[in-house]
Amino acid sequence: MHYMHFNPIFSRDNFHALYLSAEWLCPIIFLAYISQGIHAPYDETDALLLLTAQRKKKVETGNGIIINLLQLCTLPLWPINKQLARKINCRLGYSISSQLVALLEWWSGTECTLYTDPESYKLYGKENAIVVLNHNFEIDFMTGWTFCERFGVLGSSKVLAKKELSFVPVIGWMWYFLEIVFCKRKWEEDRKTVVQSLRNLQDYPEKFWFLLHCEGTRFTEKKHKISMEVAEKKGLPKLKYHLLPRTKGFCVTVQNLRGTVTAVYDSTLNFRNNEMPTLLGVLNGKKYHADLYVRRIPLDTIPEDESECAAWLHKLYQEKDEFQEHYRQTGRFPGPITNPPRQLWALLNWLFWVCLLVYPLCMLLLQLLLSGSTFTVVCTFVFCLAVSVGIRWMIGQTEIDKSSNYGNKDMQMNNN
Ligand SMILES: CCCCC/C=C\C/C=C\CCCCCCCC(=O)SCCNC(=O)CCNC(=O)[C@H](O)C(C)(C)COP(=O)(O)OP(=O)(O)OC[C@H]1O[C@@H](n2cnc3c(N)ncnc32)[C@H](O)[C@@H]1OP(=O)(O)O
Ligand SMILES: CCCCCCCCCCCCCCCCCC(=O)OC[C@@H](O)COP(=O)(O)O
Repeated sequence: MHYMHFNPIFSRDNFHALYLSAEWLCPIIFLAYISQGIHAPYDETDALLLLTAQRKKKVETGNGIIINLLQLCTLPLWPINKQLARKINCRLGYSISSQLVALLEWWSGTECTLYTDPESYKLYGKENAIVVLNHNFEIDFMTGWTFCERFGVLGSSKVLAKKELSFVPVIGWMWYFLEIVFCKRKWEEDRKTVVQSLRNLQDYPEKFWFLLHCEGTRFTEKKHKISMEVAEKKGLPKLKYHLLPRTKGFCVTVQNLRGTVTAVYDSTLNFRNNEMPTLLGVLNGKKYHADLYVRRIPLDTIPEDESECAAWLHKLYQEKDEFQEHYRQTGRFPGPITNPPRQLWALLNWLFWVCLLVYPLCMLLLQLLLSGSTFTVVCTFVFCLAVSVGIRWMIGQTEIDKSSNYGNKDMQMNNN
C-alpha cells in the first residue's frame, strides 16, 4: 500500500509541525483509533493522527528523560542492595520499552503471530533464555520487545548491543541501568568487557531473555555478498536470507551463562506480504503483520568446545535459512500457532504518561509561545526544533539505509 506523504507547514521527516491537537484529545483519539481494531488506510485525513503521533514522540521523550533521572536516583542504592536496585530498574525500564510496545501493538495495530511448540510455550517467561534472532528488519527490536512483554520479561530483557546505541538518549541511557552488554564489534577489545558483563548477569534477580543478533548487523545485499564470499572461503554453505553469523559472541555467551540460562530460543522473524516495516511507519499508524517461529533448544545440547559451538551456530543458521525459504514458499512457518494474548499493561502505562505529562507540557509550550517576549518565543521554537531533530536522529538509528559500515568488508581480507 503506497504511503501518502502528508505535508504540513514543514516537511514531515525533518521539521515537525507544531501541534494543533488539544492535549486531552490524545487519549480519546488514541482509544477511538485502536477501537477500530483495524488500520484505517493512511491518508491526508489522518493529519490529526500524524500530529498526535508527533506529540506522542515528544511526550514519550519527555517521560523517558524523567525515567532516566529516576534510574540515576537508584545509584546510591546499588552498593547497599544491588538486587533491589536491579528490580527497581527493571520496572523503570519497563515503563520506557512498554511504550514502544504500545506504539506497535495498539497505535499501529501490528499483529504478532507466534509459531512454536505448545510444550515449549509453557516454559516461556519462566526461565532465563538466550534468544537468537535474525536481523533483517528495522523494527526487530520492537517485535522482540512485544514478545518479551507477552511473556512478562520486558523490563529485564537484555541484548548484546553495539556500543553506539548506548549514546541514544532515553533508550541507550536506560540500558546502562539494565546492565545491557555493549560491544564495539572488535573482538580484541570486546573479549574482556563482554565476558565481564555476562558474568555480572549470573546472579540477576529477575527472569530475563538475552538477545543475540549473531549476524552482528542488519542484512543488506552488499553485506550479504561479502558475507557469502567469507562463507565460501570457510567452506560453509551459502545462506540466502541471512548474513553468515559471527560465532564468538554466541559461544562466549553460552559459555558464561551456562548454569544461569537453561535454553536457547532460536527465533526466526518475517513479515507477511514482503512488508518492510519501519519505525516511522509504525509512528504514523501503519499496520504490519509479524510472524515469529521459535524453537526451544535446551542449553545442555549445545557443545562446550568453542569450535564445535561455532559449527553448531552455523548449522542453526542453515536451518533458519530453510525456515525462511519455507515461509517464502508458503507464507507461514512450520508448526502450530500458539499466540500469547496482547497485554493491556503497555497501553495503560502509555495512557498514564500521556495523561500525566501532555497537558502540563502543552500548557507550558503555549505560555512560552504567548509570553509576548520575542526572545522566549524564538528560544521555544529553537528548542522544539532541536528536540524534533533529535528524535528524528534517534529514529534514524533504526533505519537500514543509515546502517554502519560493519560487515561491508571481510575482516580477514583486511588483515591479510
Ligand atoms: C523473539 C523474542 C525476542 C526477545 C528479545 C529479547 C530482548 C530484547 C531486548 C532488547 C531489544 C533491543 C534490541 C537492540 C538491537 C541492537 C542489537 C545490536 O546492536 S546487533 C550488533 C551488536 N551485536 C553483535 O554484533 C552480536 C554478534 N557479533 C558477535 O557476536 C561478534 O563475534 C563480536 C563479539 C561482536 C565480535 O565481532 P568481531 O567482528 O570483532 O569478531 P568476529 O569473530 O565476530 O568476526 C571475525 C570472524 O568473522 C568472519 N568474518 C569476517 N568478515 C565477515 C563478514 N563480512 N561476514 C561474516 N563473517 C565475517 C571472520 O572470518 C572471522 O571468522 P572466525 O570467527 O571463524 O575467525
Ligand atoms: C509511544 C512511544 C513513541 C516513541 C517515539 C520516539 C521514537 C524514538 C525511538 C528510538 C529507538 C532507538 C532504539 C534503537 C534500537 C535500534 C536497534 C537496532 O536495530 O540497531 C541496529 C544494530 O543492531 C546494528 O546496526 P547496523 O550495523 O545494522 O547499523
